Amino acid sequence: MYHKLIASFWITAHFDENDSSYDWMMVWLSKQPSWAEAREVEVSTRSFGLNTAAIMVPGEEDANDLSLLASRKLAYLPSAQQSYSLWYRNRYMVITRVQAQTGYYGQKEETLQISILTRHHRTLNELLLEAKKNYMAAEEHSISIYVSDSNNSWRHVASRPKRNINSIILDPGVSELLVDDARDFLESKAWYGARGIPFRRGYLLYGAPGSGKTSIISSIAGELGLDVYIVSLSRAGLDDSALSELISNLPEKCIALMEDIDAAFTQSLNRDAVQGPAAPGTPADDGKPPPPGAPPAPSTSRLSLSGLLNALDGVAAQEGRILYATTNKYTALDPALCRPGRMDIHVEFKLASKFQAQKLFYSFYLPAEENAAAEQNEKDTEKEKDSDSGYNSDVDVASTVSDPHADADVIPSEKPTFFGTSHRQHAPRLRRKQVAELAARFAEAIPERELSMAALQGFLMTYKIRPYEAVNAAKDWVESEREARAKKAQQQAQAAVPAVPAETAAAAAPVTAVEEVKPSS
Ligand SMILES: Nc1ncnc2c1ncn2[C@@H]1O[C@H](COP(=O)(O)OP(=O)(O)OP(=O)(O)O)[C@@H](O)[C@H]1O
Repeated sequence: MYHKLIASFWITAHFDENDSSYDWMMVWLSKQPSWAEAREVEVSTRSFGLNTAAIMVPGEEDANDLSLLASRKLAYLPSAQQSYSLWYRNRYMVITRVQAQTGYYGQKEETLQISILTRHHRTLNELLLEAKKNYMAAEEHSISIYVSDSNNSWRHVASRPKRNINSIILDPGVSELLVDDARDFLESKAWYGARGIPFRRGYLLYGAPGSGKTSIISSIAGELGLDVYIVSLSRAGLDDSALSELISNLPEKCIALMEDIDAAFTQSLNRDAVQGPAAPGTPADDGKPPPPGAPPAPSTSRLSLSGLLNALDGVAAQEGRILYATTNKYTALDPALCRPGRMDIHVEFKLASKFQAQKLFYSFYLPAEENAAAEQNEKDTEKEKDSDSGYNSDVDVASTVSDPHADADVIPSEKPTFFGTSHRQHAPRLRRKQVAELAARFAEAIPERELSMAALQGFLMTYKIRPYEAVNAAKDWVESEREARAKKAQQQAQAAVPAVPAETAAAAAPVTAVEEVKPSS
């Protein structure tokens, strides 16, 4: 009776460590000034999904030592051993971290418990909103990535910096089409509702590897301020009901991403897949992880195509979600999966065009932000003569890099051996006109639709500070890429020829036929 009476003066909230609200509260707690004075704290480098310096020990941000700033940030957190009290908006609060043993393998699950001495929910509401707002503000320049765990719950695993959509160079109009369509969709809830059409949209991005499919999706997430939920169809133990549960657990307005949707097909996804019992040792078998030393779980999922279709548009499918599926094998997909309603817009991502090569070169040596600054500089220095050797096409970049040992008596003759471009060196400052000229020459050397944008990016990376050399070397590089591709194709053709026993071949096959499949040397 006494305890009941006392309890009636408190409001207690529990935060499960697998839930995002736990992260919000822990970050909020780590920022409370009273922690800097607490007599017993837990020192932690956990970032709670934040990439930024949002949580750090006071003074850490002022450190001049680069290694300190670059390493994981330290935070003081309430220790799991004891309860803490603090004041929040004139209300007394008690904070406890409760750890409970789960399963047989020493795993612990944690809940954070916050009890507020009040009879009304108002203070709790304010606290939750404040913690959530602070967390979101720290995430303003990032996108949150969620993946599913073996309990089919979504877990925040990372925050990635937003990528400027202009840095992804696609054929004219493609980025705009994707962003505008998704934005328009998000604003059309009433339109869908009035017509009784399920409020969800699917995009199928298909085509060449390394052409920017994944990059554009994360950029769109940043543009629209949506979180990304990665649905891994080939996850061990994923079956139809688990997928349906996952999809129905998606929040309203989010991006669900299914990468390489064809890979699920080649493993086990087909309409007739029979739901068999779980293979022993798979996490889904008994809900517990396998004991140490157990053989690795088979990687095949137990998903059927009808299970996937139901999850996408069945009653459980979440409203307001945007689905992006990517594939390199468009023709391998079942038409039922690709039909409007499931995948409303199909966009092909092709190998790089000359137009893309030119734009990539331009953005590589004069990205958008620098472009604006360059424009201003050029206006300022319009009357100046071109005396700056950095602007000359035959500039020796290596000689423009200052050598700290230039005055030393004995300079070792051996140079360090490395491959790649050192970040200590800088590209010569080029004018926009010069970059444009070089970009046009570069595009001339790049064949239409033969190489991926990722390959072009990789090539330019090796000439990070040598734009002129990049242009001069482009033709030879294209040739070497062609040769490498031809060699690979030859090897693949060789591997595809089934081994014929010698005597069978001699008896049955005409000599010319055997020769035909022989690779030409
Ligand atoms: N169109 C592009 N514009 C700028 N950079 C690009 C473009 N396409 C690819 N890249 C670069 O190439 C790399 C790989 O790109 P990304 O992963 O987006 O390709 P993808 O089409 O999803 O490839 P895959 O089909 O193999 O998953 C990234 O670093 C990205 O910056």
